[in-house]
Amino acid sequence: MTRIKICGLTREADVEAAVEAGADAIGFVFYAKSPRAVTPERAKALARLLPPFVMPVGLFVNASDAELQAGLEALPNMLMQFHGDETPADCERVRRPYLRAARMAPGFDLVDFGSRFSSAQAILLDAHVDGYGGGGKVFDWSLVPPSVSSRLVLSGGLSAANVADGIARMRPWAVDVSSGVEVAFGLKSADLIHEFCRAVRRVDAEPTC
Ligand SMILES: O=C(O)c1ccccc1N[C@@H]1O[C@H](COP(=O)(O)O)[C@@H](O)[C@H]1O
Repeated sequence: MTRIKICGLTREADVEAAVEAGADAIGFVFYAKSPRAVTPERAKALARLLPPFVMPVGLFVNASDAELQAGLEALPNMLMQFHGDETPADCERVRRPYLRAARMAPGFDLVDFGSRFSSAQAILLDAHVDGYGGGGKVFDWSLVPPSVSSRLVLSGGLSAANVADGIARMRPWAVDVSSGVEVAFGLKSADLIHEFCRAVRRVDAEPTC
């Protein structure tokens, strides 16, 4: 079964929609430059709506120690998502389970990246965009070598229209979406969240050959 993360939630109704739709993880953006950013206090309030077994994920981009600490004080049990230029040492210093984003572009060596970040729970594949991520851009999926042994989270421009193809092609551990469940930049839609989750469950139910 493909796990589902819905990222960049800022409103109670969107968290409730994601939980209702069957999301496994909810992402909170702790990156002040993002229009989807939330303060630690706001993330804490939103995370109170999560039932057991739905995991909060905190997205950071080149965060300072103080920013990391403030996020972790608000959500001590969150999974970290490092989406900037963090080194393996930066990620490990936090002493929390983490996802490391790989910014996919021609020439990027995913196998080497995966072995450098072998302490990550998974490598999250995103398109290389200005502003580090959340750009709604699909990367060239043929850049993912079949030999890659890291656990993968597929993201980057996913939507209900293309997520089944991505799953059928890469069989990732999880998929992650932000822009593809929005009606305008930063504005989530409950209908699109449900549609996305249904598309994932539909392809999961299909026999694999
Ligand atoms: O959402 C953001 O604003 C963001 C900012 C900086 C880094 C990452 C960000 N979002 C993450 O990017 C990927 C892909 O998002 P999209 O579906 O293409 O919009 C996803 O992991 C978001 O969580």
